[in-house]
Amino acid sequence: MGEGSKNHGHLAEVASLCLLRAYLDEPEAWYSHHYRYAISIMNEIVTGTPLQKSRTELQDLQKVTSTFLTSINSSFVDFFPQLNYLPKWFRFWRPHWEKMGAFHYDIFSHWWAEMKPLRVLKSKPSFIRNAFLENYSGTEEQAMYITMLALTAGADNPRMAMNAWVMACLAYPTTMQQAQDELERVCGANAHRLPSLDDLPSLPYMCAVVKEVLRWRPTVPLVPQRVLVKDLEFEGYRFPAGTEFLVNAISVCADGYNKPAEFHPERWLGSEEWGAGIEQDLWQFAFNAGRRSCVGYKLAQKELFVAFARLLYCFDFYPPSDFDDKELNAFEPGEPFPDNVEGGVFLQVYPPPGGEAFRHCVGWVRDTNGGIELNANNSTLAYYGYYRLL
Ligand code: HEM
Repeated sequence: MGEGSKNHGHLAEVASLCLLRAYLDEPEAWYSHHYRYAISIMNEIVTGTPLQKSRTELQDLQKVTSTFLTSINSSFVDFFPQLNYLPKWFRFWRPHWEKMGAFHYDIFSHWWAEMKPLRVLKSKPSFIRNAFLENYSGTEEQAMYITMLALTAGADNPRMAMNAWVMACLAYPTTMQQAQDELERVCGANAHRLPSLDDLPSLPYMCAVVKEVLRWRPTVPLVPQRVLVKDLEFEGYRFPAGTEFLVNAISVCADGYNKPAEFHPERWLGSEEWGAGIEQDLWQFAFNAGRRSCVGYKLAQKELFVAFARLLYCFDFYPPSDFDDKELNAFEPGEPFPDNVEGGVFLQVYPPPGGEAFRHCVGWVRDTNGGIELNANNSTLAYYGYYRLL
């Protein structure tokens, strides 16, 4: 992803300050803060500039991703591609897909308009500058699609993982209490300082929480198919060239785990009870495996670590009513747990009792990082201009 990604840990730490403030100011919109967090990190990597987008603009972009993902294999034409050779007037399904394509194009063009001037040598190093400055032989439109796909690929999965983590916080309070205890042992019991990536080696339980969230609710349930280029014999079965394989991440992330439906970070820490440690040092299958597996797997786990550790250090999470932890609306930009009970379940986020200490904590980070503005009195109006990476 270019030079911007080398600095990814720092970007995540800075973006997390805005995440904390957003949780404090607008707890009811907690899920939309997740997307802003993830995309502001990716935006900085891709463009080298801070994110300056309104909530509506972010929701539109998220809608592009969700309509794209939910459209895969949703039309009979995907299974009978010969239908595409029928006369255009006969293809009654086209207007629907043309409308969607036009919507995606409009949103991408809107973002691209601000990005494309960054393809000059004097810009800050970024994915755009590195990929399209020299020796680029594609079209302008292709550059736009490549850039926007990089941006969205790296933002939506972390957003979904963060929503799943909140679900885990509600469903497994005792487990999260253990993670909070660990955070307090390392960073102080009264919001002395925020956890950071430097603390990673001292926070094994928190790291295990990240791994377990990705295993418990894999965000890419069916990984894009692979096609055999030559015949294969495997464990007594013969597969001819051309066979397509689809990885079912839900099943791979459950097989071999004790009580796979339950959330137990201990499995990643060598616990006999929850998996005998066999998972340790094994690949995290939520990112799939092989040459085309997720390129952002390290960045993703770091940014999730920062977000989970800091949120958990500063907030407690409570569901106002009963809920079903399997009902997670992954794709819509709105509240992700709306279908649980009639009337919807809305999460209540409470800062821990030492609220003043928390404010002090955020202030402490401002001082040490220098130049990061976190105005305690910012109003909702100032919100959009304010939540950016400085
Ligand atoms: C929770 C976070 C994430 C999860 C669960 C996730 C998962 C995945 C999965 C399952 C794939 C498909 C791999 C395959 O086909 O074998 C993928 C592809 C990809 N991911 Fe991620 N991802 C995450 C975060 C990120 C981030 C932060 C970035 C960017 C820095 C990123 C960039 C990409 C790219 C570029 C591809 C396409 C790779 C290729 O086709 O060669 N992902 N991701």
